[in-house]
Amino acid sequence: MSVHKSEAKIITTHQLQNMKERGEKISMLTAYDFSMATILDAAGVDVLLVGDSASNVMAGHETTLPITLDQMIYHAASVVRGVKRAFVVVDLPFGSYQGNSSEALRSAIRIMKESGGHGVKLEGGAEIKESVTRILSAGVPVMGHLGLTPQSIYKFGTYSVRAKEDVEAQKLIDDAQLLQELGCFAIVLEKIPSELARKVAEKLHIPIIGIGAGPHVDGQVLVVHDMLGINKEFKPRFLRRYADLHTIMTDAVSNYIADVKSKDFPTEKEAY
Ligand SMILES: Nc1nc(=O)c2c([nH]1)NC[C@@H]1CN(c3ccc(C(=O)N[C@@H](CCC(=O)O)C(=O)O)cc3)CN21
Ligand SMILES: CC(C)C(=O)C(=O)O
Ligand SMILES: [Mg+2]
Repeated sequence: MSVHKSEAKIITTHQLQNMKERGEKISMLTAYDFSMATILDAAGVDVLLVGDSASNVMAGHETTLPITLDQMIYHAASVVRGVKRAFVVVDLPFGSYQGNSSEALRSAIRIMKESGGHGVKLEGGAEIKESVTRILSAGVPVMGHLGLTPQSIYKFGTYSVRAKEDVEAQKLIDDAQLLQELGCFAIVLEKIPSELARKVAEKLHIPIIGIGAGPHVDGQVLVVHDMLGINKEFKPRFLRRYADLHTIMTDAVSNYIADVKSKDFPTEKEAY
């Protein structure tokens, strides 16, 4: 018997840990809305990320910097309503956690309370140690994010491969180790050399999820609009397109327009 309206069947961080130990790869995709979340959850994706890439994909901004905590909560609450099984991780947006652990804790708690998400993701290592610690102390699962961290794009100036040099690679390894010691349940590694990602995944016991980090990690994440081919412009080497929805949607909409213009739609059967 449960006091909740449905049995709790959401994947746990403990199960994700077990998947790494068994060698079963973790599948993760972004989602920003209810309809998409419903489809991805029913298809069996293990983790849904309400990414701050919503800033680009949903709102049309150039970077992830403009999206607000309120907007992230709106997207996350919509995703949570579509989920029966997937673990929902929500990105803390730029400006909601950096350099102020009290604000970080407040932001994470707002996300948990107001969206019903299951955990949060923060970009960075040693610089955000206090924030990660305080959020974890509140019992909120934290996913780390190292390598290409888009919220600090203006510090680097490009979206090129990260940690190609030894010094940067060693800092990434140290940061990953630190995030594990603090108690993070998983880490995303974005756009780094395959061999470095392998080293981190072998060294750490928590799951390592890659995007442009090669095959030797414990799971993969992609932006769903990219892998479905809704976006046409974004085509980095790490992206595999599993559908060409841009063409499918354009054809469907063109057919609809033609049918409206030609008065083929609606027919009497489609009327009352
Ligand atoms: N649609 C979308 N997909 C993403 O994967 C994504 C976002 N948006 N927004 C937030 C971040 C930004 N990300 C990025 C952005 C650019 C590259 C990239 O490889 N860009 C260029 C290369 C640029 C360079 O080498 O300087 C490319 O080849 O497309 C990768 C990940 C990942 N995230
Ligand atoms: C690319 C993934 C890891 C992300 O952080 C996002 O979609 O915002
Ligand atoms: Mg993000």
